[in-house]
Amino acid sequence: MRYLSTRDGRPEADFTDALLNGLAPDGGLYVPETWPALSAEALSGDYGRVAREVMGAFAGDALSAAAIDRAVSRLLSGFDTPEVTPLLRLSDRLFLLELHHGPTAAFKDLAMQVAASLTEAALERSGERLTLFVATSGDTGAAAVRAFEGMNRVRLVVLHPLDRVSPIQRRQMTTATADNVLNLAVEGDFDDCQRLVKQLLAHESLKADGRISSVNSINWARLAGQVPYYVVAAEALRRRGVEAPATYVVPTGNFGDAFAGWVAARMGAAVGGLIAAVNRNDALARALQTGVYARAAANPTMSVSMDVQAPSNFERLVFEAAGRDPERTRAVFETFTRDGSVTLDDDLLRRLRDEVSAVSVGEAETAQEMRRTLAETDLIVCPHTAVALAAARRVEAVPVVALATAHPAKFPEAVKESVHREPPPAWVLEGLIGRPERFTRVKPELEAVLAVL
Ligand SMILES: N[C@@H](CCOP(=O)(O)O)C(=O)O
Repeated sequence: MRYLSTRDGRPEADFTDALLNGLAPDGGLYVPETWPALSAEALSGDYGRVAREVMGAFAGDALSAAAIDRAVSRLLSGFDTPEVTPLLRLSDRLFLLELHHGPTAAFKDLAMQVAASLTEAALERSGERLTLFVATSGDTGAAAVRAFEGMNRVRLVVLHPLDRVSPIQRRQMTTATADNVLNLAVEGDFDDCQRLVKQLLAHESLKADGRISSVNSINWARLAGQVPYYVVAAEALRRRGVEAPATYVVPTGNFGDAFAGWVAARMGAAVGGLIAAVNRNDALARALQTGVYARAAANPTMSVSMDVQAPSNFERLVFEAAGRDPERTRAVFETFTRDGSVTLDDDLLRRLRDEVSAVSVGEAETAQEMRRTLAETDLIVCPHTAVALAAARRVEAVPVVALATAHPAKFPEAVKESVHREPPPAWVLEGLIGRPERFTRVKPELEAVLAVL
């Protein structure tokens, strides 16, 4: 399998290049040259079967089957349920896909555990060391710390926005004791952190010092690892006699999760539609409604992990909707980076709308949804999941699957404020309070980050 950049049509990379570069050299995002089709066995298989085939197809001959096996086994051993991603029925038409049964209680574990194991395999083979940067609005950083801490060949640098992640999310990152983890608290928002990661990846003298990459979902391996749960959910629905392909409502920040659903459909999974559910950080929803993709300052919300105004993976969708035209894609994102705003042409906008729609949910509606879900189903959900459930209630699709992306225990303050109850405990979060924290506060400027590095 070869990979090309969304800003350059030439298939010049293999899976390990995409994995160890993170971002393509021209600033574009890697995408596979073709979309592989899953076998009938995988489409009806369990999580391990699906994950092996998905990752094997994307790795091609760049990594051994044994390396893929090890990565998937590592993933499965960290989950507290054999189903890995259980599907709950909330009503006749509405289902909830729980993705938070892993070691950091968020969906990020599903891809991060695999990506870490594959990174280790690739580095062992090449004999290299790697500095990995990751920007986080809460969940990705915690998953990355858990997956990469103590890994010999990797130095992990995590950038989170100061005071804009939940206290539990922060502690998941900052209580790490491994020497290979550096936490930076950036005086800005998630979009600042992500901009800094992209600037670091493009920095010539850093690149000259050694390999650098990112484990944000700009990294193809991260995105690929999020495909299997759509395949498994589609089969779980079929086994329950639900034949119509479901519409998936995805709590959306960086748009990686929603794009993984798009990929799952391309690979043969029964996905009837995709709805990106966003909070009041709604640049994506406004782009799809008005045709103007415009940056805005992030508004703090209780669904902190979705406080993103410049979702990186939108570029992959634009590339596909533009007929895989790298020139058109480059023009859109260079304009957006330069001017902070770009107008999508009518043809592109129509094609984007054919692929995905977006619904924006405000704070009051999110809190109301948490109360409604508790009253109707006895479930306490996290604010991100509530955004998806509220969006799912606004659409008429049947069946509809909302993704439960994080455990409510990661957000006790928001839960208590909304439903006046404590969230149920999550054993993976026990013992965080009271442990010493380590992080360095930095200005949202490249020079400031370089000085700390
Ligand atoms: N919502 C994320 C932001 C980073 O997204 P990713 O898709 O790059 O992992 C978070 O919780 O950090």
